[in-house]
Amino acid sequence: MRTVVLHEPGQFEMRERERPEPAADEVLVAVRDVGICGSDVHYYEHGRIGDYVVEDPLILGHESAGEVVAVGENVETLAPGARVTLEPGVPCRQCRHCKRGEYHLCTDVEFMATPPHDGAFAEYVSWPADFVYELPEAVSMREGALCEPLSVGIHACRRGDVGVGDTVLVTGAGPIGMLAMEAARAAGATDILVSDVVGSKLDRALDRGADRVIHVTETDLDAAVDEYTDGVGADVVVEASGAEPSIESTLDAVRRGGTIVLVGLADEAEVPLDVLEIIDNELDVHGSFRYANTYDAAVDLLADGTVDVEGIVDFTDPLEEIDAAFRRSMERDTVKGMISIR
Ligand SMILES: NC(=O)c1ccc[n+]([C@@H]2O[C@H](COP(=O)([O-])OP(=O)(O)OC[C@H]3O[C@@H](n4cnc5c(N)ncnc54)[C@H](O)[C@@H]3O)[C@@H](O)[C@H]2O)c1
Ligand SMILES: C[C@@H](O)[C@H](N)C(=O)O
Repeated sequence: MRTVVLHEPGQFEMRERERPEPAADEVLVAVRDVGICGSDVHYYEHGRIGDYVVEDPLILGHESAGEVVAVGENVETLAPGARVTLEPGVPCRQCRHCKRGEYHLCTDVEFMATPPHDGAFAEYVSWPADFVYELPEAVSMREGALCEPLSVGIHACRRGDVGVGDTVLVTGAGPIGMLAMEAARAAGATDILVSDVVGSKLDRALDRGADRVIHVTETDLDAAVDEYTDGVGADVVVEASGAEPSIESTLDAVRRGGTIVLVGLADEAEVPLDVLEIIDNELDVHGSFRYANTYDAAVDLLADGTVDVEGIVDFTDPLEEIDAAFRRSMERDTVKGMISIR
């Protein structure tokens, strides 16, 4: 089968590999659409993310959808021909976290495209059937692939307990911020504010239904949120930029008694946050790490048209043009690039 491996930072190579055979509990999927995530681009540029280092040639890509072409002998839930999306993190299913249902916190999770585990920029992937979800007719393969970043947005909104009538500020209008916005609206938020430093992304957020956008290099975030909320602040802030000034600003933008959800990964592990402000204002500050139990919800939200994911896609390139696609993904204005494997 055709694959693309990252063998050195900035260098992809098309490689033929043996087509996998599905194990008893797996399905073999002919991959069709794969989103390019910021973490893929980071591995491409730097060959590592923190302690995860690309030591052997690695297949990137973890936002994927395709068609089942064969099933292992124990699989009864899926059959060849099913159009599916693949949840990329497979946990141990045995540990305390897995048993509590918070399987995203399993320390033995094998996550696609995280060294040493290969991802989905390949013609075929064999994957455990219980982490493969069938797509109804109404959901395209491209949308199916984007269940992954949508899941990050859904999980963040669940962590923030976003509810009916809430005012939510999303900081960062990249794919995660855009899809957190979709998830917040689906959860009942009536007012959604979005901040960024790139005007074109804010225009896109506005087109996609943001009630107010804030260009933080031109406008003071705190003042803009105060003006919109009559000095109260946002009920929930979903921090989806990873930019240190933005993380710091969440404390001023949230209302007293409100909730901050930290999704964006800062370059530095330590970001100064005023703990007295957190205590005095009784703020809930939650981390949000990947997701669990979101794929069924993501597929349903797409099937009934409650959320739109296709609108964040800027371009789709064939597997053979992955180099150019990654370079385009690094441009400031790009929100989401995708790879098609046909
Ligand atoms: N916690 C998780 O499970 C998880 C999962 C996926 C991604 N992430 C992280 O979430 C963040 C967002 O992911 P993404 O793929 O959308 O990244 P992205 O880089 O495409 O988007 C980040 C956006 O933040 C904007 N930004 C930069 N500085 C800002 C500021 N001061 N205020 C507001 N916006 C600012 C950028 O212009 C960009 O549009 C990244 O840090 C990523 O690593 C976390
Ligand atoms: C969750 C996923 O999208 C993220 N890039 C990660 O590797 O954790």
